[in-house]
Amino acid sequence: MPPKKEAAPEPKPLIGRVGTSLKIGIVGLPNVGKSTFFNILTKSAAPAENFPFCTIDPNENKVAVPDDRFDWLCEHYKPASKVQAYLNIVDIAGLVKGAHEGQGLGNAFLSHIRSVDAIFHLCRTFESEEITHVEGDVNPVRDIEIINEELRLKDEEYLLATIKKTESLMRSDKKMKTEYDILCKVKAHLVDQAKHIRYGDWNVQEIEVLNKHLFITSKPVIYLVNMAEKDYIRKKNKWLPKLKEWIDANDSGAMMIPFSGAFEGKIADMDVDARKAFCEENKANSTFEKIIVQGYKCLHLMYFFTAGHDEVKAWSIQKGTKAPQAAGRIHTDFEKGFIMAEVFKFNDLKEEGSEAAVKAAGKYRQQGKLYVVEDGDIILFKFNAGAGLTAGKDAKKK
Ligand SMILES: Nc1ncnc2c1ncn2[C@@H]1O[C@H](COP(=O)(O)OP(=O)(O)OP(=O)(O)O)[C@@H](O)[C@H]1O
Ligand SMILES: [Mg+2]
Repeated sequence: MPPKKEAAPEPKPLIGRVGTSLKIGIVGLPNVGKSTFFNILTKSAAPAENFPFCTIDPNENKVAVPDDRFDWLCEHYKPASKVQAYLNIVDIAGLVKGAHEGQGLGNAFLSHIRSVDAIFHLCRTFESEEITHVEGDVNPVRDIEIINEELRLKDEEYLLATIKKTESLMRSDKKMKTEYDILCKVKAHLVDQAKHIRYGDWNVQEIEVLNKHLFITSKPVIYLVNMAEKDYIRKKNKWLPKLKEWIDANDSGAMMIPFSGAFEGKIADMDVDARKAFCEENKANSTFEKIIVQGYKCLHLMYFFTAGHDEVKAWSIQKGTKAPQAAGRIHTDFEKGFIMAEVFKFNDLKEEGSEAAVKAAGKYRQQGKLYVVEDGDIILFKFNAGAGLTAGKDAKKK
Protein backbone atom coordinates (compact mmCIF):
# COMPACT_ATOMS: atom_id res chain seq x y z
CA MET A 1 0.00 0.00 0.00
CA PRO A 2 1.36 3.41 -0.84
CA PRO A 3 1.67 5.62 2.21
CA LYS A 4 -1.05 8.16 2.94
CA LYS A 5 -0.83 11.55 1.32
CA GLU A 6 0.69 14.00 3.72
CA ALA A 7 -0.18 17.68 3.54
CA ALA A 8 2.86 19.82 2.82
CA PRO A 9 2.66 23.57 2.29
CA GLU A 10 3.57 24.59 -1.26
CA PRO A 11 6.94 26.37 -1.07
CA LYS A 12 7.41 29.60 -3.02
CA PRO A 13 9.06 28.94 -6.39
CA LEU A 14 12.72 29.84 -6.61
CA ILE A 15 13.93 32.76 -8.68
CA GLY A 16 16.08 31.39 -11.50
CA ARG A 17 16.40 28.56 -13.97
CA VAL A 18 14.90 25.17 -13.23
CA GLY A 19 17.26 22.21 -13.41
CA THR A 20 20.34 20.75 -11.85
CA SER A 21 23.06 21.65 -14.34
CA LEU A 22 23.27 25.14 -12.89
CA LYS A 23 26.44 27.21 -12.91
CA ILE A 24 28.09 29.85 -10.82
CA GLY A 25 30.12 32.53 -12.63
CA ILE A 26 33.14 34.47 -11.35
CA VAL A 27 32.59 38.19 -11.87
CA GLY A 28 34.79 41.20 -11.03
CA LEU A 29 37.06 43.92 -12.39
CA PRO A 30 40.03 42.85 -14.57
CA ASN A 31 43.23 41.67 -12.86
CA VAL A 32 41.69 40.93 -9.46
CA GLY A 33 42.57 37.21 -9.50
CA LYS A 34 39.48 35.57 -11.01
CA SER A 35 41.33 33.16 -13.30
CA THR A 36 43.94 32.42 -10.63
CA PHE A 37 41.10 31.42 -8.29
CA PHE A 38 39.35 29.40 -11.03
CA ASN A 39 42.53 27.56 -12.02
CA ILE A 40 43.54 26.49 -8.54
CA LEU A 41 39.99 25.59 -7.52
CA THR A 42 39.19 23.50 -10.57
CA LYS A 43 42.76 22.41 -11.39
CA SER A 44 42.43 24.10 -14.79
CA ALA A 45 44.99 25.90 -16.88
CA ALA A 46 43.13 28.97 -18.12
CA PRO A 47 45.47 31.89 -18.84
CA ALA A 48 45.89 33.99 -15.64
CA GLU A 49 48.54 36.59 -16.38
CA ASN A 50 49.31 39.97 -14.98
CA PHE A 51 47.43 42.13 -17.46
CA PRO A 52 43.84 43.37 -17.58
CA PHE A 53 41.47 41.47 -19.91
CA CYS A 54 43.67 38.40 -19.91
CA THR A 55 40.46 36.35 -20.03
CA ILE A 56 38.22 36.94 -23.04
CA ASP A 57 36.16 33.81 -23.63
CA PRO A 58 34.59 32.16 -20.61
CA ASN A 59 36.26 29.04 -19.23
CA GLU A 60 34.10 26.40 -17.65
CA ASN A 61 34.97 23.51 -15.36
CA LYS A 62 33.51 21.59 -12.45
CA VAL A 63 34.70 20.70 -8.99
CA ALA A 64 33.49 17.98 -6.61
CA VAL A 65 31.50 19.20 -3.62
CA PRO A 66 33.29 17.94 -0.48
CA ASP A 67 31.05 16.15 2.02
CA ASP A 68 32.03 14.10 5.08
CA ARG A 69 28.76 12.17 4.83
CA PHE A 70 29.63 11.02 1.31
CA ASP A 71 33.10 9.92 2.48
CA TRP A 72 31.54 8.03 5.40
CA LEU A 73 29.03 6.26 3.09
CA CYS A 74 31.86 5.18 0.78
CA GLU A 75 33.80 3.87 3.76
CA HIS A 76 30.68 2.03 4.99
CA TYR A 77 29.48 0.44 1.72
CA LYS A 78 32.86 0.12 -0.03
CA PRO A 79 31.06 0.60 -3.38
CA ALA A 80 32.45 -0.26 -6.80
CA SER A 81 31.51 3.21 -8.04
CA LYS A 82 31.51 6.56 -6.22
CA VAL A 83 29.86 9.64 -7.67
CA GLN A 84 29.96 12.96 -5.84
CA ALA A 85 27.97 16.11 -6.52
CA TYR A 86 29.68 18.76 -8.63
CA LEU A 87 29.68 22.52 -8.73
CA ASN A 88 29.95 24.01 -12.24
CA ILE A 89 32.06 27.15 -12.35
CA VAL A 90 32.57 29.65 -15.15
CA ASP A 91 35.49 32.08 -15.27
CA ILE A 92 34.28 35.26 -16.99
CA ALA A 93 36.20 38.20 -18.47
CA GLY A 94 36.72 41.28 -16.27
CA LEU A 95 34.07 44.01 -16.31
CA VAL A 96 34.91 47.73 -16.22
CA LYS A 97 32.94 50.93 -15.68
CA GLY A 98 30.80 51.54 -18.76
CA ALA A 99 30.79 47.85 -19.78
CA HIS A 100 27.01 48.01 -20.31
CA GLU A 101 27.69 50.60 -23.03
CA GLY A 102 30.47 48.57 -24.58
CA GLN A 103 33.50 49.82 -22.59
CA GLY A 104 36.38 47.39 -22.05
CA LEU A 105 35.54 44.15 -23.78
CA GLY A 106 32.08 45.44 -24.48
CA ASN A 107 28.77 43.78 -24.01
CA ALA A 108 29.60 40.21 -24.94
CA PHE A 109 30.62 39.05 -21.51
CA LEU A 110 27.59 40.60 -19.86
CA SER A 111 25.72 37.95 -21.83
CA HIS A 112 28.10 35.38 -20.31
CA ILE A 113 26.96 36.60 -16.89
CA ARG A 114 23.34 36.27 -17.99
CA SER A 115 23.93 32.60 -18.72
CA VAL A 116 25.10 31.67 -15.21
CA ASP A 117 22.74 31.10 -12.28
CA ALA A 118 24.66 32.65 -9.39
CA ILE A 119 27.66 34.91 -8.99
CA PHE A 120 30.96 34.73 -7.15
CA HIS A 121 31.67 38.47 -7.00
CA LEU A 122 35.43 38.56 -6.58
CA CYS A 123 37.23 41.66 -5.37
CA ARG A 124 40.86 42.46 -4.61
CA THR A 125 42.50 43.70 -1.43
CA PHE A 126 46.06 42.63 -2.31
CA GLU A 127 48.43 45.48 -3.14
CA SER A 128 51.06 45.09 -5.85
CA GLU A 129 53.17 47.60 -7.74
CA GLU A 130 53.37 45.25 -10.70
CA ILE A 131 49.80 44.08 -10.95
CA THR A 132 47.84 46.94 -12.49
CA HIS A 133 44.52 47.95 -11.04
CA VAL A 134 42.26 49.36 -13.76
CA GLU A 135 40.99 52.04 -11.36
CA GLY A 136 44.52 53.09 -10.36
CA ASP A 137 44.49 51.92 -6.74
CA VAL A 138 43.14 49.15 -4.54
CA ASN A 139 39.66 49.93 -3.18
CA PRO A 140 37.36 46.89 -3.16
CA VAL A 141 34.32 48.80 -1.85
CA ARG A 142 34.46 51.15 -4.84
CA ASP A 143 35.10 48.17 -7.15
CA ILE A 144 32.06 46.26 -5.88
CA GLU A 145 29.90 49.34 -6.42
CA ILE A 146 31.22 49.72 -9.99
CA ILE A 147 30.43 46.11 -10.85
CA ASN A 148 27.02 46.09 -9.15
CA GLU A 149 26.04 49.27 -10.99
CA GLU A 150 27.13 47.82 -14.35
CA LEU A 151 25.01 44.74 -13.72
CA ARG A 152 22.04 46.88 -12.71
CA LEU A 153 22.38 49.12 -15.76
CA LYS A 154 22.50 46.09 -18.04
CA ASP A 155 19.26 44.80 -16.50
CA GLU A 156 17.75 48.28 -16.79
CA GLU A 157 18.51 48.42 -20.51
CA TYR A 158 16.99 44.99 -21.07
CA LEU A 159 13.95 45.70 -18.85
CA LEU A 160 13.07 48.98 -20.56
CA ALA A 161 13.24 47.31 -23.98
CA THR A 162 11.08 44.43 -22.69
CA ILE A 163 8.49 46.81 -21.26
CA LYS A 164 8.26 48.55 -24.64
CA LYS A 165 7.78 45.25 -26.46
CA THR A 166 5.18 44.06 -23.95
CA GLU A 167 3.32 47.35 -24.24
CA SER A 168 2.95 46.96 -27.98
CA LEU A 169 1.94 43.29 -27.66
CA MET A 170 -0.68 44.29 -25.10
CA ARG A 171 -2.56 46.29 -27.75
CA SER A 172 -3.58 43.11 -29.53
CA ASP A 173 -3.39 40.69 -26.60
CA LYS A 174 -5.10 41.76 -23.38
CA LYS A 175 -3.53 38.83 -21.51
CA MET A 176 -0.19 40.64 -21.63
CA LYS A 177 -1.54 43.28 -19.24
CA THR A 178 -0.66 41.27 -16.10
CA GLU A 179 2.89 40.74 -17.32
CA TYR A 180 3.17 44.40 -18.25
CA ASP A 181 2.05 45.48 -14.76
CA ILE A 182 4.57 43.15 -13.14
CA LEU A 183 7.39 44.47 -15.34
CA CYS A 184 6.42 48.00 -14.31
CA LYS A 185 6.67 46.95 -10.67
CA VAL A 186 10.13 45.52 -11.41
CA LYS A 187 11.02 48.85 -13.03
CA ALA A 188 10.00 50.80 -9.90
CA HIS A 189 12.43 48.61 -7.95
CA LEU A 190 15.32 48.27 -10.41
CA VAL A 191 15.24 51.68 -12.10
CA ASP A 192 13.46 54.14 -9.79
CA GLN A 193 14.94 52.79 -6.55
CA ALA A 194 18.13 51.58 -8.29
CA LYS A 195 18.06 48.26 -6.41
CA HIS A 196 19.08 44.79 -7.54
CA ILE A 197 16.11 42.54 -8.24
CA ARG A 198 17.19 39.90 -5.70
CA TYR A 199 16.42 42.30 -2.83
CA GLY A 200 12.73 42.49 -3.75
CA ASP A 201 9.96 40.51 -2.09
CA TRP A 202 8.26 38.94 -5.10
CA ASN A 203 5.10 36.84 -5.10
CA VAL A 204 4.54 33.62 -7.07
CA GLN A 205 3.11 35.36 -10.15
CA GLU A 206 5.93 37.91 -10.19
CA ILE A 207 8.55 35.19 -9.86
CA GLU A 208 7.04 33.47 -12.90
CA VAL A 209 7.61 36.62 -14.94
CA LEU A 210 11.11 37.15 -13.50
CA ASN A 211 11.97 33.59 -14.50
CA LYS A 212 11.01 34.27 -18.11
CA HIS A 213 13.71 36.92 -18.23
CA LEU A 214 16.48 35.70 -15.88
CA PHE A 215 17.74 39.14 -14.94
CA ILE A 216 21.39 39.39 -13.90
CA THR A 217 20.58 41.16 -10.64
CA SER A 218 18.11 38.47 -9.63
CA LYS A 219 20.95 35.95 -9.28
CA PRO A 220 22.29 35.13 -5.82
CA VAL A 221 25.73 36.54 -4.99
CA ILE A 222 28.63 35.50 -2.75
CA TYR A 223 31.40 38.07 -2.26
CA LEU A 224 34.90 36.58 -2.41
CA VAL A 225 37.69 38.78 -1.08
CA ASN A 226 41.11 38.00 -2.58
CA MET A 227 43.81 38.89 -0.03
CA ALA A 228 47.60 38.94 -0.06
CA GLU A 229 49.09 35.76 1.42
CA LYS A 230 50.53 37.63 4.41
CA ASP A 231 47.19 39.29 5.23
CA TYR A 232 45.31 36.02 4.87
CA ILE A 233 47.65 34.29 7.30
CA ARG A 234 47.39 37.08 9.88
CA LYS A 235 43.62 37.31 9.17
CA LYS A 236 43.81 41.06 8.83
CA ASN A 237 43.40 43.68 6.15
CA LYS A 238 42.06 47.21 6.47
CA TRP A 239 39.38 46.54 3.86
CA LEU A 240 37.74 43.58 5.59
CA PRO A 241 35.71 45.60 8.14
CA LYS A 242 34.79 48.16 5.46
CA LEU A 243 33.61 45.44 3.10
CA LYS A 244 31.58 43.76 5.82
CA GLU A 245 30.00 47.09 6.68
CA TRP A 246 29.21 47.78 3.02
CA ILE A 247 27.64 44.36 2.52
CA ASP A 248 25.55 44.63 5.70
CA ALA A 249 24.29 48.04 4.61
CA ASN A 250 23.76 47.35 0.91
CA ASP A 251 23.45 43.60 0.38
CA SER A 252 22.26 42.41 3.76
CA GLY A 253 22.27 38.64 4.04
CA ALA A 254 24.86 38.09 1.29
CA MET A 255 27.85 36.04 2.30
CA MET A 256 31.42 37.35 2.25
CA ILE A 257 34.30 34.87 2.19
CA PRO A 258 37.91 36.10 2.43
CA PHE A 259 40.55 33.91 0.75
CA SER A 260 43.95 34.31 -0.84
CA GLY A 261 44.78 33.23 -4.39
CA ALA A 262 48.48 33.40 -3.52
CA PHE A 263 48.12 31.23 -0.39
CA GLU A 264 45.89 28.70 -2.16
CA GLY A 265 48.29 28.55 -5.12
CA LYS A 266 51.20 27.88 -2.82
CA ILE A 267 49.60 25.02 -0.87
CA ALA A 268 48.07 23.50 -4.02
CA ASP A 269 51.61 22.83 -5.28
CA MET A 270 52.73 21.10 -2.07
CA ASP A 271 52.51 17.39 -1.27
CA VAL A 272 50.17 16.36 1.57
CA ASP A 273 52.81 16.40 4.35
CA ALA A 274 54.40 19.68 3.34
CA ARG A 275 50.97 21.24 3.07
CA LYS A 276 49.94 20.05 6.52
CA ALA A 277 53.17 21.34 8.05
CA PHE A 278 52.87 24.70 6.29
CA CYS A 279 49.24 25.17 7.37
CA GLU A 280 50.02 24.19 10.97
CA GLU A 281 53.04 26.45 11.13
CA ASN A 282 51.04 29.43 9.83
CA LYS A 283 47.79 28.53 11.62
CA ALA A 284 45.90 28.98 8.35
CA ASN A 285 43.91 26.62 6.16
CA SER A 286 42.48 26.54 2.67
CA THR A 287 39.09 28.24 2.25
CA PHE A 288 38.23 26.37 -0.92
CA GLU A 289 36.00 23.70 0.65
CA LYS A 290 33.85 26.41 2.23
CA ILE A 291 33.69 28.35 -1.05
CA ILE A 292 32.62 25.27 -3.03
CA VAL A 293 29.95 24.22 -0.52
CA GLN A 294 28.53 27.73 -0.25
CA GLY A 295 28.66 28.21 -4.04
CA TYR A 296 26.68 25.01 -4.51
CA LYS A 297 24.08 26.00 -1.87
CA CYS A 298 23.79 29.43 -3.40
CA LEU A 299 22.45 27.75 -6.58
CA HIS A 300 19.57 26.40 -4.42
CA LEU A 301 20.96 22.92 -4.98
CA MET A 302 21.20 20.04 -2.55
CA TYR A 303 21.52 16.29 -2.92
CA PHE A 304 20.14 13.01 -1.73
CA PHE A 305 22.13 9.79 -1.71
CA THR A 306 21.57 6.36 -3.14
CA ALA A 307 23.86 3.98 -1.35
CA GLY A 308 24.74 0.34 -1.80
CA HIS A 309 27.66 -1.90 -2.56
CA ASP A 310 27.40 -1.17 -6.31
CA GLU A 311 27.40 2.55 -6.00
CA VAL A 312 27.29 5.46 -3.60
CA LYS A 313 25.99 8.49 -5.44
CA ALA A 314 24.99 12.04 -4.58
CA TRP A 315 22.11 13.19 -6.79
CA SER A 316 21.78 16.95 -7.20
CA ILE A 317 18.26 18.34 -6.97
CA GLN A 318 16.81 21.78 -6.47
CA LYS A 319 15.62 22.71 -3.00
CA GLY A 320 11.95 21.88 -2.55
CA THR A 321 11.99 18.89 -4.95
CA LYS A 322 9.36 16.26 -4.16
CA ALA A 323 10.11 12.54 -4.05
CA PRO A 324 8.77 11.58 -7.54
CA GLN A 325 10.80 14.31 -9.28
CA ALA A 326 13.86 13.32 -7.25
CA ALA A 327 13.29 9.74 -8.45
CA GLY A 328 13.10 11.13 -12.00
CA ARG A 329 16.71 12.28 -11.67
CA ILE A 330 17.71 8.61 -11.65
CA HIS A 331 15.37 7.53 -14.43
CA THR A 332 12.21 8.98 -15.96
CA ASP A 333 10.47 5.60 -15.34
CA PHE A 334 11.10 6.03 -11.63
CA GLU A 335 9.08 9.23 -11.73
CA LYS A 336 6.31 7.92 -13.98
CA GLY A 337 5.77 4.75 -11.97
CA PHE A 338 6.60 6.25 -8.56
CA ILE A 339 5.04 4.35 -5.66
CA MET A 340 7.02 5.47 -2.64
CA ALA A 341 10.41 6.48 -1.36
CA GLU A 342 12.00 4.55 1.46
CA VAL A 343 14.00 7.17 3.28
CA PHE A 344 16.47 7.11 6.10
CA LYS A 345 18.67 9.79 7.54
CA PHE A 346 22.42 9.78 7.38
CA ASN A 347 22.77 10.43 11.11
CA ASP A 348 20.50 7.48 11.90
CA LEU A 349 22.62 5.18 9.75
CA LYS A 350 25.78 6.43 11.39
CA GLU A 351 24.28 6.05 14.84
CA GLU A 352 22.69 2.63 14.32
CA GLY A 353 25.55 1.22 12.26
CA SER A 354 23.60 -0.61 9.54
CA GLU A 355 20.44 -0.38 7.42
CA ALA A 356 18.96 -3.36 9.28
CA ALA A 357 19.52 -1.63 12.62
CA VAL A 358 17.96 1.59 11.26
CA LYS A 359 14.89 -0.45 10.22
CA ALA A 360 14.73 -2.25 13.56
CA ALA A 361 14.84 1.11 15.34
CA GLY A 362 11.82 2.24 13.30
CA LYS A 363 13.80 5.00 11.62
CA TYR A 364 13.26 3.78 8.06
CA ARG A 365 10.39 5.86 6.67
CA GLN A 366 8.09 5.24 3.73
CA GLN A 367 7.31 8.54 2.05
CA GLY A 368 4.73 9.34 -0.61
CA LYS A 369 4.36 11.65 -3.60
CA LEU A 370 4.19 14.84 -1.56
CA TYR A 371 7.35 14.24 0.43
CA VAL A 372 9.84 17.05 -0.03
CA VAL A 373 13.29 15.49 -0.15
CA GLU A 374 15.73 16.75 2.49
CA ASP A 375 19.44 17.32 2.07
CA GLY A 376 21.40 14.14 2.72
CA ASP A 377 18.40 11.76 2.70
CA ILE A 378 19.39 8.23 1.76
CA ILE A 379 16.64 6.94 -0.52
CA LEU A 380 15.49 3.72 -2.11
CA PHE A 381 12.67 4.34 -4.59
CA LYS A 382 9.90 1.82 -5.17
CA PHE A 383 8.24 2.16 -8.50
CA ASN A 384 5.90 0.42 -10.89
CA ALA A 385 8.09 -0.66 -13.77
CA GLY A 386 5.32 -0.10 -16.35
CA ALA A 387 1.84 -1.13 -17.44
CA GLY A 388 1.20 -4.80 -16.74
CA LEU A 389 4.21 -5.23 -14.48
CA THR A 390 4.03 -5.89 -10.79
CA ALA A 391 3.96 -2.87 -8.60
CA GLY A 392 6.53 -2.58 -5.88
CA LYS A 393 9.46 -3.81 -7.90
CA ASP A 394 12.68 -2.52 -6.42
CA ALA A 395 13.83 0.61 -8.15
CA LYS A 396 17.45 0.05 -7.49
CA LYS A 397 19.34 -3.07 -6.63
CA LYS A 398 21.17 -2.79 -3.38
N1 LIG B 1 46.07 36.96 -3.71
C1 LIG B 1 46.94 37.36 -4.61
N2 LIG B 1 48.10 37.97 -4.24
C2 LIG B 1 48.98 38.38 -5.17
N3 LIG B 1 48.81 38.26 -6.50
C3 LIG B 1 47.69 37.68 -6.94
C4 LIG B 1 46.69 37.19 -6.02
N4 LIG B 1 45.68 36.67 -6.75
C5 LIG B 1 46.02 36.81 -8.05
N5 LIG B 1 47.22 37.41 -8.18
C6 LIG B 1 47.92 37.79 -9.43
O1 LIG B 1 47.15 38.78 -10.11
C7 LIG B 1 47.35 38.71 -11.53
C8 LIG B 1 46.01 38.73 -12.23
O2 LIG B 1 45.34 37.53 -11.94
P1 LIG B 1 44.23 36.87 -12.90
O3 LIG B 1 44.72 36.70 -14.29
O4 LIG B 1 43.76 35.68 -12.16
O5 LIG B 1 43.15 38.03 -12.86
P2 LIG B 1 41.70 38.09 -13.60
O6 LIG B 1 40.79 38.71 -12.60
O7 LIG B 1 41.35 36.77 -14.14
O8 LIG B 1 41.99 39.12 -14.76
P3 LIG B 1 41.22 39.32 -16.19
O9 LIG B 1 39.90 39.92 -15.86
O10 LIG B 1 42.10 40.26 -16.89
O11 LIG B 1 41.13 37.99 -16.84
C9 LIG B 1 48.16 37.43 -11.76
O12 LIG B 1 49.50 37.83 -11.97
C10 LIG B 1 48.03 36.66 -10.45
O13 LIG B 1 49.15 35.85 -10.19
MG1 LIG C 1 40.93 36.16 -16.05
